[in-house]
Amino acid sequence: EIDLSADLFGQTLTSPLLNASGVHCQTKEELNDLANTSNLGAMVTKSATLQAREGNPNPRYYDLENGSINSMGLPNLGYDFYLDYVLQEQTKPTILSVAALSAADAITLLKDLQASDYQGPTELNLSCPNIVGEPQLAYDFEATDRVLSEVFSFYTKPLGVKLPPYFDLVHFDKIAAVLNKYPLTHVNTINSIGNGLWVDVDQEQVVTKAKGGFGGLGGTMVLPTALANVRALRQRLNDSIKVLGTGGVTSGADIFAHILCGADLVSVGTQVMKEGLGTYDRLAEELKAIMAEKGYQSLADFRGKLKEL
Ligand SMILES: O=C1NC(=O)NC(C(=O)O)N1
Repeated sequence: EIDLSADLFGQTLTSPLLNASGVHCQTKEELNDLANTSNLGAMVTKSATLQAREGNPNPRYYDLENGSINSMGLPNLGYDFYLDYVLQEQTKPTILSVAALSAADAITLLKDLQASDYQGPTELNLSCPNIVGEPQLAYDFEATDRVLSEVFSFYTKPLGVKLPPYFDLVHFDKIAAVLNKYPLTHVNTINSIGNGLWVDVDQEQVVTKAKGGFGGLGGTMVLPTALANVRALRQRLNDSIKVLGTGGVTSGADIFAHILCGADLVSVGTQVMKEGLGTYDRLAEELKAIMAEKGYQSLADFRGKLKEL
């Protein structure tokens, strides 16, 4: 029998699949839907900021033939709501995603979290590309080092980071050198490819409102970048740091590829926006069929075993 089980920081999941933060995870209804979704092994909340946020003006999400572009702007119900959810409501293993518009806010939020009763996994989003006037922090290696140094001077609970995609092998070396200094549970790679632009030729205009139409790219078009980031970070990070692969998954073969590149777990976003939560059942079946065809019993049989020529 094919075994899709995977480990989430000590919890055994029946499936290695998660939702990509931001997709179907902002409201209590959406989070409850995820909790009731078969073949979704674990779930991630929408990145929470200290104060609730409206986010950017609509239109802010646009479906493309080969993926998606979004400029949501971190709309969320606020950190207190999601902390209450993970403490009181969660019924499925859940990663609390948090974000901040400044290093100071990140410290404030994580100090509160450290003092709270929450003992579960948290993911610090260092890579939102859609806050007007704000950079993706993790593109600044020194700033990332400073923030993590301060965070880990007091934070003792499970903590990982959500990274933007890198496109230069030296950048993989640099971010890995920073991350390997800290007792991180995981990295989640990739966030959307920031500041893409789509043009509606008929209307001769952009398709999202904020930032003149510049937005984060997701979906099948980002799969090669996602696979490269999973592989490069797996090759460079300490074994103690897990890799959650995100980006470009539309099929079981894509999940197989992420795991072959070293992913411990795999999250799916844009395809769920297109196909709904039933995507997870289809992807699990497709992955099992590929494993059966190849004679693999478990994910460990092929995880990280991508061959070079
Ligand atoms: O980290 C994020 N990545 C995205 O692609 N979009 C959201 C957002 O804009 O809220 N945040």
